[in-house]
Parts: sequence; structure tokens; C-alpha cells
Amino acid sequence: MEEKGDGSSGLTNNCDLPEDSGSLKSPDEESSENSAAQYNGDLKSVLVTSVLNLEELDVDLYRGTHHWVPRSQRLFGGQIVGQALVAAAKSVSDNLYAHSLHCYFVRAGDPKVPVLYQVDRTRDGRSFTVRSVKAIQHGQPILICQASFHKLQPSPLQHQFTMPVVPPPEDLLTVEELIHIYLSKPDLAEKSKQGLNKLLANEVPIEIKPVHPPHFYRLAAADPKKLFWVRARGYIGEGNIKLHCCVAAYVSDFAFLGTALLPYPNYRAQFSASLDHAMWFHNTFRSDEWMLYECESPWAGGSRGLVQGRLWRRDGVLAASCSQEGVLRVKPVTEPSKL
Ligand SMILES: CCCCCC(=O)SCCNC(=O)CCNC(=O)[C@H](O)C(C)(C)COP(=O)(O)OP(=O)(O)OC[C@H]1O[C@@H](n2cnc3c(N)ncnc32)[C@H](O)[C@@H]1OP(=O)(O)O
Repeated sequence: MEEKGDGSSGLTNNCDLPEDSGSLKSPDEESSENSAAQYNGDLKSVLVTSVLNLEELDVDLYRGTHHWVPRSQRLFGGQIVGQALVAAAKSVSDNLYAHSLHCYFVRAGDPKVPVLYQVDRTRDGRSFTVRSVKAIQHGQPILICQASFHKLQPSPLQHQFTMPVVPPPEDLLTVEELIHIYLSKPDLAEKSKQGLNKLLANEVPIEIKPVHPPHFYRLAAADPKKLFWVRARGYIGEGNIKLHCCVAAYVSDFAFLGTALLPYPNYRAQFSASLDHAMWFHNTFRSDEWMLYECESPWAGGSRGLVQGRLWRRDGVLAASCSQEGVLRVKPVTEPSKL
């Protein structure tokens, strides 16, 4: 461990969460709109214009819609957590910052209908404020979430682990670029090509650069650890800290549970889904800037796997920590490699 400045000196909080896409513009952002359009080669992130842009139906009642749906045809857990945190944050004051959330995914989300978010104002304290959010479809909860917010309170106690030393994102390829390299292999089997093309067609609103490029049809067992740079696609802009936490909640569930499968190349997941998800936010960060996601799985057993992750700002400041347990029902791989 090392002593570290907390990087929070510039803590600002334009806390308004998106009501509509226009409400995201702070005066600073207005003035830099042209450069924003160029930001990481994209327009405003669909995560803020659509996914996390909840419709207010009544007091503490919101409706969220879907953007990207995984092949499992159940709603992406990160989307539900991110939207639940948006709903919770709308009822807390500007001087409070999300510091943690704890969720259970109790039913599979149905991609054919929107999700309702019902917020209970559990407690408003002098330092901490707690919200409980129920995500509902077909009259039943699909997620229960507790989110806690804290006033900024400086302390002499400050430490964090050290960020792993890895190549910068500029030196690495995106998942899409890696897939194109695989697709250019002349002896690639047709079925593998189809699988990779399906991956390319995924409209995931986040960008990923693996530190160790994956073997898409991996053959060797690996330690249950992975490192990748990740950021929201498109521009979000600085200032709205709560919104960046909501985006990070979305991002943090992506490819997370798969860490627990890395030691078992001879098994493939027949059924996998996250059961719970917890996050702690430590410092300010920009979710539209590259962050290093360090994932590891300390344990698997009993058809479940535990994964833990740390999201690092590229300047080495620990932005957030995550934990998740998932159900992992596997079956042996019987077919030879398709490569
Ligand atoms: C790529 C990105 C993905 C990232 C990860 C995510 O975001 S995942 C998305 C977020 N997380 C989720 O959606 C999880 C939501 N929670 C749930 O769906 C549920 O809590 C749960 C399925 C985990 C609970 O499991 P239960 O086994 O209690 O549920 P249930 O009894 O309804 O069974 C669900 C299905 O599993 C089967 N099943 C149940 N027990 C089984 C067992 N021991 N061995 C084999 N199969 C079993 C059932 O027959 C049923 O199949 P049939 O259905 O065939 O009848």
C-alpha cells in the first residue's frame, strides 16, 4: 500500500442528473460543444442521452429503457444498477456524493418492456443519506438496491493500493480491432467467423482495450485475473460526479463475472448471471476517459463465483472498488477448437 493524495481537491458537483439530453449541458460544456463533438472520436455518449436518461413518472418513480441487450436476452445487470443509481441520486441534494451501493438481482430483466424505478427515501442524516430503490417489471422486483450518499468530509486517514503497471491505452488495440485481426486469419472456420461478426455487431456503449489480448477461442487455463482499459463511448464532460458514478456502475458489470471462468477453458458457461453487485466510490473520475479495470476472482465453488474489481484513474488514483457474486452453471467443452 502507499500513501496517496486523494485526488479530490477538484471535487465539483453539478449534480443535476439528466432529465433530457439538453439538461446535461453546463455552461462550460456549452462553450466547448464543438470540441466535445470530437471527443474520443464520437458524439455525446448514448449512456447519458438515452440509457441513464430516466423519465420521471411521479415523485420518486422513474422509467428506464434499454439500449444494448446481451445475447442472453436478459437485461444487462450494469444497466439496471446504473439506472437505479440515477433514480436514487435524483432525490439527494447537490452536496452529497454517491459513496456506495449494494444490489441483488432477484429476477431476470425482460428486454421487451421498460423498467420502473421506485425510490424510497430511507434516511436523511447529517452526513449520510440512504435510498432504497426497487426496479420493477411486470409488477415484480427484478433488482433491489441500497445506495448511500455522503457529504464531503476531509480526513487525515488516506491510503490506497498501487495501480498495476501496464501499457497505456494508446499502445493497445480495442476489442473490435482485435476481432478484425482474428477475422483476417485465412484458415478461420466459418462458425468462428460468424461468432466474431456477431460480437462486432454488438452495440455496446463502452470501449475496451484489453491489456492482455484475449484468445477468443482460448485453449489454456489462466489465472482468474484480467486487466483492461475501459471508458464510455462518446463524450460526457466533467462536472457531474453523480452521473459519472452511474456510468461507472454500468461499466463495472461488463465482462466482470467472466474473470471467474478463466481457469477453466475446458468448461463453458451454460448459464451465468450476476446475483449481486456492490460498489464503493472513492474519488472523482471521468467515466468517458480511460480507466484501468483490474478484475480478479478469489473464489469459485458451489456453482457460484466471486469477483472483485478496482477501477483506476490513469493517473494512479483509485476511483472505485466493486464486488459481485454470480451463478455459474457450466458444462464440459466436448468439441475440438474451431480455429
Ligand atoms: C455479457 C454481460 C452479462 C453480464 C452479467 C449480467 O449482467 S447478468 C444480468 C443480471 N443478473 C440477472 O439477470 C440475474 C437475475 N436473477 C435471476 O435470474 C434469479 O435470481 C436466478 C436465476 C439467479 C435464481 O436462480 P433460481 O435457480 O433460484 O431460479 P429459478 O428457480 O427461477 O430457475 C431459473 C432457471 O435455472 C434452472 N435451475 C434452477 N436450479 C438449477 C440447478 N440446480 N441446475 C440446473 N438448472 C437449474 C431452472 O430450471 C430455470 O431454468 P429455465 O429458465 O430453463 O426454466
